[in-house]
Amino acid sequence: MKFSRIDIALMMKSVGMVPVFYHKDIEVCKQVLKACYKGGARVFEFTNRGDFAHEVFAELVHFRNKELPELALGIGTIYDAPTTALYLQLGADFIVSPILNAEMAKICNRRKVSWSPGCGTLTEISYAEELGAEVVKIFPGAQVGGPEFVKAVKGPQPWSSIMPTGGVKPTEENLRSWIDAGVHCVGIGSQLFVKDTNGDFNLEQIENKVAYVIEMIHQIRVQEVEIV
Ligand SMILES: O=C(O)C(=O)C[C@H](O)[C@H](O)COP(=O)(O)O
Repeated sequence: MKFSRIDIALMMKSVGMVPVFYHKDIEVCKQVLKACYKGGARVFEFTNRGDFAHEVFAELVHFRNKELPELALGIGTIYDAPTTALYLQLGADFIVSPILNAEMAKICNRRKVSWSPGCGTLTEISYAEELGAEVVKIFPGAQVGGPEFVKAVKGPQPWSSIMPTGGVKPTEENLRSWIDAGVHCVGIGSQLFVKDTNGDFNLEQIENKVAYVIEMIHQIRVQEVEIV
């Protein structure tokens, strides 16, 4: 299944969270991907962090195609158009970036692929939308102003769909502050991927954490509707 840019935006919204992960070992990546899927994730961002990240990603796409066809698999930590092209060729469903780069927008628009650039000011968010971004990432989310920043942006720009990534915590209190501020979804990395004392990822705990975050976001949204 190929996901359109609108599918991606809707899936991000309906699930409410995107796990963000990198590991150089493909077997670890497969297990973590599966644990997140079992926990309810339907959009997953692998990050382009190591020298051979593209090789791991290519294998992960094959694994997803065979085992988890309903999961949208995208790539983050992309800084330029050539790297965007490489990952589109490998089958990325969407592109995420810590920065805003107009050349990346052009290539994603031409291929009608979802592109979420990292922004830190209203001017950047607004420019990203002009360039065709449906969901704009704020990065690093907690440090560029946190939920208060999102609330401030949504005042003059209620149409903006914002995904904070970086420093989002999988706790009720933190998730509530982001949801109340009006985010489209959240991206969560390090805090989801717990390890055992021997250094191995604890897949059961990862699955449970993902399920907890998704359920919590849904509950908070329902409560908001009831209050309104
Ligand atoms: O480079 C990107 O495209 C990113 O998304 C950056 C990071 O992977 C996230 O910021 C994770 O942040 P934590 O949840 O604080 O671990």
